[in-house]
Amino acid sequence: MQSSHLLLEEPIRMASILEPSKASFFPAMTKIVGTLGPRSRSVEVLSGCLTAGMSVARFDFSWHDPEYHQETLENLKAAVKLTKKLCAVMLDTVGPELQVVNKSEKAISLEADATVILTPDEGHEASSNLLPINFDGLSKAVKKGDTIFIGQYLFTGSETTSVWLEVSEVQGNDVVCVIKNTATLTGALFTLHASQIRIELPTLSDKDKEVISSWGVKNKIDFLSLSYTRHAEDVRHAREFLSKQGDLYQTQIFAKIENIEGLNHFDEILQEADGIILSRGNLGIDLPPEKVFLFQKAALYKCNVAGKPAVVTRVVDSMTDNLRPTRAEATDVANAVLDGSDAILLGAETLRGLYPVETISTVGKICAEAEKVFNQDLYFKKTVKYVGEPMTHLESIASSAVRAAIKVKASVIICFTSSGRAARLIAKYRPTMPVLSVVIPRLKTNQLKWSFSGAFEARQSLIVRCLFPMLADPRHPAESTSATNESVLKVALDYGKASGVVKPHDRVVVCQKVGDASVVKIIELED
Ligand SMILES: Nc1ncnc2c1ncn2[C@@H]1O[C@H](COP(=O)(O)OP(=O)(O)O)[C@@H](O)[C@H]1O
Ligand SMILES: C=C(OP(=O)(O)O)C(=O)O
Ligand SMILES: [K+]
Ligand SMILES: [Mg+2]
Repeated sequence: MQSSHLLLEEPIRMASILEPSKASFFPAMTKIVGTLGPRSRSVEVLSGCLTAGMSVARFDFSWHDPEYHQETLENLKAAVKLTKKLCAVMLDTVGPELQVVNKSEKAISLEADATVILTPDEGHEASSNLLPINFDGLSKAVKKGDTIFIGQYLFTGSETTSVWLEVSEVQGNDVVCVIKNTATLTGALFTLHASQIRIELPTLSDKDKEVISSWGVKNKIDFLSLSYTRHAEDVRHAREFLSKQGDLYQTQIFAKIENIEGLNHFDEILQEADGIILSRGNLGIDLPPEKVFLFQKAALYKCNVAGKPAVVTRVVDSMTDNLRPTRAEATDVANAVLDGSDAILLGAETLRGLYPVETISTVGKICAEAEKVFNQDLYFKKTVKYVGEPMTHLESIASSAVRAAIKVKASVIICFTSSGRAARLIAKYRPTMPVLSVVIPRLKTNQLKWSFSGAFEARQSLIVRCLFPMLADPRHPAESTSATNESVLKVALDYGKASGVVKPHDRVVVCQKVGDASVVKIIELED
């Protein structure tokens, strides 16, 4: 793969752009998170999504009830069995999200320049003149001239399915707005974003807590996507809550940065969170358009050097209704990869779009092309310099493994890991080849029962760029002796061969512990 590496910093022979890319065993090293909903919940479509490259399924509790999501999840499990592709589960909270409830589900037409009233009285029917909302504090939070967006997943105000409003007056608990674009809202529920306004509601709502402790615990969620994270304290609070929910002390928290407040506290939030979601849907309308790219580049840089996975959202909105993305969207996906993102999150495209499978496949192909021109050399040097000296032993081993793999043109790096830490550190250095992270289960006890660790760690690497997990047989003891190491390595190599990533005479770099010493070894395969 790296043999045909082009460098964007040097002139590229134009005709080479047209050369088709070699097929590889996986769609891309950048991961794809798909939001599941009406258009992506049958075993058939879900199998298509997995085969096309989705490795994390997001269940957004802003929409539908736990029973609905459970049905989808059961179908996902069936699809995982059928396709033999792993998939992690992400629960996305509602948080302090404002919603317009349209009980009758009648389409609501809104005309540009007309007025519409937002009222906290949910007893009212939604209409062209009146939109009931789930929050009684909006009139106290906004003032004349403020901007409000309403839509169903998409709300740029440029589609005819979402609307952009300007506050003209506050009347008691009601907010009177001028409609800026003609739109038709359809569906039972729309979300509302008031630009640059603090909404005095907790980040983890009571409903979220209830859903986490029932649906979340039952399904051992791998990731909590914490909507509207505004402070590091929000993450600490969610962590504290998870720690008391059965197995969920192992759940990773991905903080969604969706507004100015989250942006202002980004550094502290990054320290507390396991990963970051750059929620460009909401943040994109909180920020002036000319600043959006700067946030993206700055945030991805910070996540990369911290070695924490970063997820970029809202990339191919137009694919919700079309088979091809716009040029701007296609370029945007590639740029997210070049900027360093680990994963791309699809929202409306997979949830209610007409082409969920094609969208995943198109985005995967764009990511794979961008990975080929990612300047790994420059990135590596930058990262080493940022870390400084002395490096921790483990980081030094991890970065050396990546460097060795590139120098000997290895086809794959195999990393033994229990906590997942070593594999994440290797991914931090963005190798140009896939990393098979062989997760060795550890026997653990909570004084009530004995169980094996490893399943969470393996699935959690499904959101990290370059990592492809494999859970070793629990009969392999976690204490590494050379005999067990050799047998696990053989299993990993067999797996690599079976999936086509390792071929005869390839070189493979292995990162493991032998006795007390962490070692990087280069092996040359025979046949
Ligand atoms: N069961 C194992 N057998 C061999 N080497 C291992 C094993 N588990 C981890 N390693 C190696 O030990 C080092 C520390 O890895 P890490 O994932 O941080 O492990 P831990 O879970 O023990 O913290 C890495 O070099 C890793 O490849
Ligand atoms: C992904 C986002 O949020 P949600 O889909 O939960 O509204 C976003 O704002 O980009
Ligand atoms: K949500
Ligand atoms: Mg959002």
